[in-house]
Amino acid sequence: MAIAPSANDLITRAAKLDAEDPLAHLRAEFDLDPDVVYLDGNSLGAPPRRVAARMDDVVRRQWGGRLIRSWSEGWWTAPERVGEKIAPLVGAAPGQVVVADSTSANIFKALVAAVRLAPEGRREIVVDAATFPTDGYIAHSVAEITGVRLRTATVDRLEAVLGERTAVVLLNHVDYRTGRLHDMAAITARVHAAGARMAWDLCHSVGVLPIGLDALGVDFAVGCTYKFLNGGPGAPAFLYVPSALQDGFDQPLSGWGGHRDPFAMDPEYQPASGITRARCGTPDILSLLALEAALEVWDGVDLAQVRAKGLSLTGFFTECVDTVLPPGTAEVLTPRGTDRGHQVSLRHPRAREAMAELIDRQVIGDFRAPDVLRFGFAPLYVGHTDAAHAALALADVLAKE
Ligand SMILES: Cc1ncc(COP(=O)(O)O)c(C=O)c1O
Ligand SMILES: Nc1c(O)cccc1C(=O)C[C@H](N)C(=O)O
Repeated sequence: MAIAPSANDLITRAAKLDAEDPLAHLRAEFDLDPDVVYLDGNSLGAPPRRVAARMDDVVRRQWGGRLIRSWSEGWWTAPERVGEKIAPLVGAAPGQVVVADSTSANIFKALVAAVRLAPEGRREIVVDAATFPTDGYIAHSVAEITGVRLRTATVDRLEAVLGERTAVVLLNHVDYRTGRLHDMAAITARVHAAGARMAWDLCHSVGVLPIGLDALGVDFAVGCTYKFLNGGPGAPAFLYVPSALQDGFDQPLSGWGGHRDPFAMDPEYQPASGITRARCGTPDILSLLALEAALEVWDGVDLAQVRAKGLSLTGFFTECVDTVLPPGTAEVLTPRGTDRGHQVSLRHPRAREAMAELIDRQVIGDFRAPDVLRFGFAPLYVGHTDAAHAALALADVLAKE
């Protein structure tokens, strides 16, 4: 590919930005093919190197050597212990985050509990019209099962549906398609002013920026751990319930994992105190302990630096796209202000074919129907040079389309 002078400038600038990057050393923590530009960590994070060694220990020594004894040697309590490692990433004091089940299952628990907690008369669930589908599907089921009404609205028009009948509002902190970041503080305050509970889906924002769940008085939060937290495919999700709500948290998946004394084999369900009551069945130990190892990468990492680098990467990539793509080739859907997560989404009529071609060239992003190219920038292992190369490859691919 012939490199235009402007492209050379971008590559030089990228190298300079990478040389000044205070987080650059963290890339060595990840097992990544140096020939691949990996920009899909917003869907599946890359594996931290230490995970493979931990899995070897878990399988050979803990499972193989200790066998059933491992349940009382740290396995049974792993959901709460791993929750404590996520707590600082979401601004939660200890005892309020548990790692268990999928995001979808945790949304179900939180929404049913929210409806049960709501005062009489509050018989509506509100969900973002542009939500990631699973949130909408689960909200629909919860409405059906509990006999409440489901309402949808765009985040900018929440006022139209928010009122004295609202029990709970469920929103995605970062829109998975456009990458827009919603103002958690302002929206939570607005929902509370209407007398309703606020539930946030943090799938695309945890590990992206500092989040203050406790400080903002958020009522419930869920998130997955296989994106920016690098827990691995299908790693269990987390659920946040603040201490003040835990006694009243009447969640519907009353499995023995959430029982006060699971090994008493009590015929009657009695919920555990604290966040443990948000558990359901047997923890998924292999995935959970892979996640525990992956989270160690975050020890000592300053989330403000992560955020600054993510904004720099996404801003720089957008600038590269503006520079190397002929005007009007692709529409940038992601906000250019700081109201964005760590992805850049571009709209192009042949997005599907273009992404397939990029992946063939070892530049891995993803495609979301019908016409969106998504590029995710995980600051722990992506650099500005990756961003420049991806934009140049994209220009080349689209020139041939
Ligand atoms: C916003 C959001 N919520 C939920 C999910 C997924 O939920 P689950 O972990 O249940 O597959 C995703 C991605 O898959 C997502 O982007
Ligand atoms: N969870 C996923 C999966 O099991 C397979 C493929 C992709 C995913 C994703 O996480 C998709 C992602 N939430 C998205 O924003 O599109």
